[in-house]
Amino acid sequence: MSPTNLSQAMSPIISIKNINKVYDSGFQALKNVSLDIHRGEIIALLGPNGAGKTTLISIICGIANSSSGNVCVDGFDTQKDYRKTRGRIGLVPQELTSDAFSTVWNTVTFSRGLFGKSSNPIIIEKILKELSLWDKKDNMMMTLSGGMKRRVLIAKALSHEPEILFLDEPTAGVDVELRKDMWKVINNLRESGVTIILTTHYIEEAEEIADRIGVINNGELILVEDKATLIQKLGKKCITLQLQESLEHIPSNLQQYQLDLSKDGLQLSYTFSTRSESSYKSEPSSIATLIDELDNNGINFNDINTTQSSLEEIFVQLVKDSEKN
Ligand SMILES: Nc1ncnc2c1ncn2[C@@H]1O[C@H](COP(=O)(O)OP(=O)(O)OP(=O)(O)O)[C@@H](O)[C@H]1O
Repeated sequence: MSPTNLSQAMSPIISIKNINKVYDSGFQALKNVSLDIHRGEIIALLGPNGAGKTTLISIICGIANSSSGNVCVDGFDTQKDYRKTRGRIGLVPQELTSDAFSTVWNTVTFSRGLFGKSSNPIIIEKILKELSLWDKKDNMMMTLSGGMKRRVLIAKALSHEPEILFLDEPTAGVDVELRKDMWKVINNLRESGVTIILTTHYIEEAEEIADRIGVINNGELILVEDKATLIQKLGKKCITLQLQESLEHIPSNLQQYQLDLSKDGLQLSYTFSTRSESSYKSEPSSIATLIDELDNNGINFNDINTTQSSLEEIFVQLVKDSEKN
């Protein structure tokens, strides 16, 4: 790779700097948002209704203007070089707008033409095959199931061969099986080198497919973090011991531990943080010490089970904390 290509590969594909958006009503929907999106990653934007996710996506796509700040896509400014930046982006909207009487093939081919790209049946065939739509290519849109229509929306967004794909709530209202199917489609796209930005209300979706998570609340990007680091940094672990005999109360010499006893006295839970600055005891050695101390107190257990807080619990806490500040 030449030094120029190398620096291009290393530079963010989208660079968002100090974006503010004040609507004509005077409402500030985005507050000083800055974010770099790396080539080839899947980043999920999470946030409650009205947080500002769609506003941010619209600004990145150049569909809406920001009040201040700027966005560069592949080095080009989205406002000054709109055609260049928009051509690099595919946008999959939330709503299932369908060209009812058009065939799948014609719908996708037409979308490519909208970007001024010459017709290319080989590309359209490749996209339809990748999205398992090939056998439906001659079907009219109105005859497709909701899930298939969603795939066509993705095919349309990919028809002009964009490097970046925005998916706004890609699996809203679809059943579990189809959701998992869509995750596979999204992962395959990433493997083919497409950078993916998705918004979702399903935390489980972000947990399953994203490399990084951004959390937006009240127009502010309150956190951007590698998914694994986020769970590691903010998560708590809980060890539950199934006791051999019911315990009436937690012995006073074990007060230093964050222990909870179940009502029937048969389950003892120990919650600790995976981050070091927490008020909970965090050293792994404390678990060994706790087990020794339980033994000294004549408390025996016959099973042990460990759980880690989910991204959902972390997300709810983050939004709550940001409301307080
Ligand atoms: N044209 C507009 N004029 C005034 N306010 C607007 C306009 N469009 C959006 N808003 C407000 O800006 C805020 C952010 O809206 P946005 O659609 O970006 O949120 P969102 O995070 O995408 O929400 P959802 O998850 O419900 O799709 C909301 O409070 C919304 O009411």
